This record gives sequence, structure tokens and C-alpha cells, in this order.
Amino acid sequence: MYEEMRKQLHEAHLTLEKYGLVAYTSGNVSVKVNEHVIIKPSGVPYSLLRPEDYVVVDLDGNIIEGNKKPSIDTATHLHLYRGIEWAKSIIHTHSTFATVWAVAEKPIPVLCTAHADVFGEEIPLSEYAPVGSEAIAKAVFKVLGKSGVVLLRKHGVMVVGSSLDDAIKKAIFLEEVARIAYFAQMMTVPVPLAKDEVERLYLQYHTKYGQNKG
Ligand SMILES: O=C(CO)[C@@H](O)[C@@H](O)COP(=O)(O)O
Repeated sequence: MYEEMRKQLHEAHLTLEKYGLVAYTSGNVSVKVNEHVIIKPSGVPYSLLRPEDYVVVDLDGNIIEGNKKPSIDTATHLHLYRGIEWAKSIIHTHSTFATVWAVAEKPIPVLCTAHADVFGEEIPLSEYAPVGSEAIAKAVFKVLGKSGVVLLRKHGVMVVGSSLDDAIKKAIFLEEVARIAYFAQMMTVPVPLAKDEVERLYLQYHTKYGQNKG
């Protein structure tokens, strides 16, 4: 089942590794196809992953196809998919700079235009929740905004995308703006961009930037 989507999901994991957002077995990506979710197998190093290793589950977590245990975060991914109609892909990482903000228990303020462009809001911080249960998803829902990105307190990052590519882009840009913000606040007390400017940049980016026909 889903041979082509398995290959795309496998490439997504390799892309996250290439950008240094995941290491060895940390993190995971899933995609939703109709009423099924394809997700990374638990505890398999990226170097050993193959497209046939990814596990297909239904939205209740029943294994539809696969001979490996699905990610320890499967319940979290599924709870998010059940509650977010537009969610088509979910990424969890421990990407370094974003996780530094999560460990320091600080949301990431909108300090640069790239942050405003892509996310349009401060990156929120969830309450602490134990790994491997729906608790993380419930904590995410309490703070999730339009960006679809949440810092998991003391843990890492959860990204909700409208597609696999959207989720990958958000994960990459999040690490970039987290790094910029980290070094900026080491040099000075940076002033966040004004709310109306953030909204203007976000709208412009999502309607006119790139090949948008807006
Ligand atoms: O964050 C954690 C463990 O702390 C896990 O979500 C993650 O590193 C990877 O687990 P899986 O290999 O997807 O089961």
C-alpha cells in the first residue's frame, strides 16, 4: 500500500537529517492519506530506514500494514490529525536551536521578517507532557496557533503541515528563526516586530511571494 507516499515520506526523513534537524533515531514524520496515516517505525536509525519500513495505521492506531512497531509518538500524531481538519503531515524533531528555546521554557518572539513571513506569530510553548501518549497532543492543542508549530516544553518541536512539503518547510524555517533569535538575544534585548507589520508580512508572503498568483 501507498508505495509512492512511502518513498516521499522516506525522502522527507532524509531531508530533515540533511538539514541537521534530526539525528540517529530522534524525531519522526507522518503523512495522512484519506483515513490512514503512514508513520516512521520506532527506534530505527535514519541510516537503516527503507520505504517499506514505514507503518500504515488507521486513525484509531490499528496497524493496517507494516511489520515494525510505529513511532512512540503515533498516539500524538493521530490525536492531532483527528482534531485538525487541514493537517496532512506532522513532524516532530529535537532540532537544536528550537529545542534550546523549549528547554529554556521561552516562546520564540517574532524578531525577524522571515519569522513573520512564514509563521506570522510568536512560536508558542506548550506545557510539559510525557513522551509517547496523547498528552503531548492535548498540550499542543492548548497553544496551537495559525503557524501550526509548537515548542514542546523541555522536549522539542511539533509541526503540523497542510502537506508534507509544508511541514518540512516549517520545520526548516523554525530552526532557522530559532537560531537567529538565539544569537540576537545573546547580543542585545531585541525588540519584536510590531503586530501589524508581522500581519502585513505574513499576508504578503502567503499571497504574493514566490510563484503565488496573488
Ligand atoms: O522524542 C522522543 C523520545 O524522547 C521520540 O519521539 C523520538 O525521539 C523518536 O521516537 P520514534 O523512533 O519515532 O519512536
